[in-house]
Amino acid sequence: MTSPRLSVRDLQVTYTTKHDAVHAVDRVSFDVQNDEIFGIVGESGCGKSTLASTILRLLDDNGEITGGEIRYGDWDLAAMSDRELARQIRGREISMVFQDPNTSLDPVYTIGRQLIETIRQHLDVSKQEARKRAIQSLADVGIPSPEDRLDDYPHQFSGGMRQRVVIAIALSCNPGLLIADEPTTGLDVSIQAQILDLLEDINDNHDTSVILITHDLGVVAEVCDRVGVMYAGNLVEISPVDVVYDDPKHPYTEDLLRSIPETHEMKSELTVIKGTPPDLRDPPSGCRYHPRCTKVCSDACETGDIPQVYRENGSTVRCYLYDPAENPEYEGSTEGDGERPDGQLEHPEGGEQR
Ligand SMILES: Nc1ncnc2c1ncn2[C@@H]1O[C@H](COP(=O)(O)OP(=O)(O)OP(=O)(O)O)[C@@H](O)[C@H]1O
Repeated sequence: MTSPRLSVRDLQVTYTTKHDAVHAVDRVSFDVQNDEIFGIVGESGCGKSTLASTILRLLDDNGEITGGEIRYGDWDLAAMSDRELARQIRGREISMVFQDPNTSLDPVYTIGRQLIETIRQHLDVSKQEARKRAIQSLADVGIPSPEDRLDDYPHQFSGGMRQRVVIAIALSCNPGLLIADEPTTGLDVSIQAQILDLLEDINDNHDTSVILITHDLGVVAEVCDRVGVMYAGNLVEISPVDVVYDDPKHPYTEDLLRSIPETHEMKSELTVIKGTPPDLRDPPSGCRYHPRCTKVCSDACETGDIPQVYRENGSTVRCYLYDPAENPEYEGSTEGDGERPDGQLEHPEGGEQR
């Protein structure tokens, strides 16, 4: 059985502010398989970007990993020195693409120079070879006449093309994992679709797994294989995409789907989720969704420590509804109790239960 490309276990991230600690990511566990596009969704402020930045340890200065592991190959990214991470991982094994391409491109250098420098920083190749690779990377992301465009500056590209250039830089060293944080937000719909097609193409043809952070469940439906749903710093559900829309398990996933018109395939009426996500300086006890949840089934929802996850028909869910001890109406899953934190469903690995 092949190991996952990335394994995150019990990850905790805290920001320290003048007066408080913000628990932005709390005991999050998931795997990303080879060649998979794994989506992460959730309302604003639920910790998606923090989670993405933590994988490459690009957190703001006041952010800190306070627990857990991030396994990539033989490395634990959570424990590596920053120097080692910069040398071995960033831009070489794992690359990141952000929402605004302008934050990733330097306006004063040609994109050729930026591409070639990235390549030579990570790979031991001649300038000529790096130039060849740069042209190929631009061609791979669909930039017409790539050789001619090497000498252009970022402002000479449209917004969608700039994002393609950023993706070309991210791909130039053939990373095993690409993390894309809201890469299409702000682009018009047709360009959005092209960038999503590009991510699929990269995933299919470059042996690159993708983590796609988005608040848009329509985007997830279009390109992801599995999705992790984040709420208030917790990953509350991990499901295959073809399951989650028909049969969401966590009440938050269900409510989220009901509140989004374009992906709403359920028969019930469109509703807004009441209330707002909690202040992560002082999150609710028990399940963090319990104050907004319409399916509270036990006192444990309000007070229990809820590290367990339950498996049910292809999904992994962190909710007492699926715990026979807390919800007598629950008749149990055909998949057994499966207290596996990784959400891995199609190729369950052994020996990782806790
Ligand atoms: N540097 C920081 N210092 C303190 N708190 C922070 C910092 N960065 C983020 N946070 C807090 O961490 C929590 C998670 O934020 P994060 O940006 O990761 O969420 P998100 O789901 O990506 O939101 P969005 O979709 O709006 O980008 C929020 O409560 C946010 O206010």
